[in-house]
Amino acid sequence: MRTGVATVCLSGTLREKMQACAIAGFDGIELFEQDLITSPLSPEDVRALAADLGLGLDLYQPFRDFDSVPEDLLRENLRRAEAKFRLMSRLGMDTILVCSNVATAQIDDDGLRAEQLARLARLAGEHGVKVAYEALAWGKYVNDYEHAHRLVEMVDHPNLGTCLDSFHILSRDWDTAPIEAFRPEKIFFVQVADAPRLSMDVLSWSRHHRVFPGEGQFDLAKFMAHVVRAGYSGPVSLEVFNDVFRQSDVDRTAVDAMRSLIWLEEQSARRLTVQDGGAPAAHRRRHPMELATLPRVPETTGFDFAEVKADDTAGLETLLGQLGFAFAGRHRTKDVQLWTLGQARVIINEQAPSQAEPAIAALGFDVDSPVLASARAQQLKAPVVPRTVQADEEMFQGVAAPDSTEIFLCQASPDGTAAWTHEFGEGQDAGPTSLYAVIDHVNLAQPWQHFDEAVLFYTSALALEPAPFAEVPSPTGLVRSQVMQTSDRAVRLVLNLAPIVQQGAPDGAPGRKSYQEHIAVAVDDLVAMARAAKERGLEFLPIPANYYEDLDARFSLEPDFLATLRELDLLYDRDGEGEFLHFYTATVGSVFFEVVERRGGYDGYGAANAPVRHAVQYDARQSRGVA
Ligand SMILES: O=C(O)c1ccc(O)c(O)c1
Ligand SMILES: [Mg+2]
Repeated sequence: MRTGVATVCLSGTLREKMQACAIAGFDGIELFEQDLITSPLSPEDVRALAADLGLGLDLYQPFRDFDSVPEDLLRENLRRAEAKFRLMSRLGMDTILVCSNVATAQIDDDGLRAEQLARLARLAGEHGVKVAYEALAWGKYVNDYEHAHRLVEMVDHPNLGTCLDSFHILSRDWDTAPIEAFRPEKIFFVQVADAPRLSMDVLSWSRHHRVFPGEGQFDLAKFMAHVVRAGYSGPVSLEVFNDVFRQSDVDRTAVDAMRSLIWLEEQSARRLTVQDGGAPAAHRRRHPMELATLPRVPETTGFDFAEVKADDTAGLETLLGQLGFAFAGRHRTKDVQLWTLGQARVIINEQAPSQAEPAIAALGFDVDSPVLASARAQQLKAPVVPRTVQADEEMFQGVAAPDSTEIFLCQASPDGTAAWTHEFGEGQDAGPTSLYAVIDHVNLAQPWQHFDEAVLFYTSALALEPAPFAEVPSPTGLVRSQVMQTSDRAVRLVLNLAPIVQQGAPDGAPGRKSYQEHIAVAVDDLVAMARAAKERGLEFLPIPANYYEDLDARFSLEPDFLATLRELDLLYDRDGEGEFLHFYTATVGSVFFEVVERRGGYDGYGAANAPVRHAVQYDARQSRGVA
């Protein structure tokens, strides 16, 4: 698959954008006119720079408001087009995108439109240019891709073809199946963009909220399968208008963009293999577009461990001890402690003094094959995390997530134990081994400029499924909260938008987190666990009395049960599937713990309780600040 990206997706100057695209590994780019007009580079300079970088200049765009106009305006539009064709010759470019008329269309007549597009095609032919006609979702008369394609077929000129843009097609819920019947020589260009499902006017949605494939809710693999079956084999190019990407680090966004195409290519190949049958390579014989695959890995089967880095570990050790975790020893060669509760393993890492205050630094995931899972993540452009190992120590395969959390891919075992724990020396008696306790979920706060990137990272590299995101009110804003999980819920990761007031510098110091994150442990008798923790002196997050009044009004609870919840600062939720009990600890550094009990088939996170937690933690931070 030939990969491309439009310069409009990225921040910076044209030169910076082109360099970032080359470093990220794109085959070509769409040159946005604005980027050229505002550049000190001459067309010849751009052509030479592209050649030096090994980047194709695959599409010049956009050319607006051409068709459906009276004759005098058409002549003017042809003159304007010819100027662009001459410019393209200096750039060494041969394809221009012409979008359907929005602003100046006056005559709604397909016969006239076809005649006007035919005149444009003839003129383009004289200049060796190909015109890719695109139906904008908000075009005045032409806003449906099949309509645009009918016009292309009516004209039937070798210099006129269709540009298919997934956003304009999927935002309008058009059926994508008819694409398969298009003649491949009439499809000149394919643009892909994903988007969250939003209810707003389609122009604003398109100009501000497009995201890279895998970061939104469109079924792009389905769209691509139709395109591939049609016999198209040209560029598949990202055209993502997004307010955040346009102001984020250009190199990083280009890599995020590339990751989305690598993933989409794999998903498309998989869709074709499943639907058309045969071996993964079978579609290559049938369709001209070659689709690369990735190492295929099954879902992760659980959390292997969570690691907290800290200089001063006293507070953390006290907290874990009060929760009932046992100190299970120090590592033979590293400044690392292991604490366990049932199968929940927490590592305290004292090695890296970059993080003075305790913060979540790494997560281990159980996988079938750490080598394959790591190869997949690396092919998806995840940076490798170096980890020194001694002979006879477990070799961890690690990659860095977008927020710099280190993700380790660990060998799963049938009974949920971890082989590496023998590298730790003598610890305390861990108590009854029958105790049920596992890491239920981990909540990571994401800086605003990396949120979509994180969703794609966990989707593509770890095969976690994003659930529709929720919005949780808090004193520092409406917090976007995105659950990513495996189909059996063995792994649940919750991404929360980090409050901007806590984020510090725009891109933060690497490896430093200043916002709160937490590790949640599931047990089977939360009330008993909370009582024991309280006796050991655990500081619970104090829950306001108003909360319990509201809880009683909503659920009409047994008075004794309600009294217990109130006494122990427990939170409660219930739905059609079951019940949920949970509590939070006070925060140490930027980490706190949650303990949960899921009863019946309850699958949520106590969403109604999240605003209470945010407000109480905010209060605690404010009073610490005052003190
Ligand atoms: O928003 C626009 O105007 C616009 C321009 C060119 C495109 O290819 C497109 O998809 C949208
Ligand atoms: Mg487009």
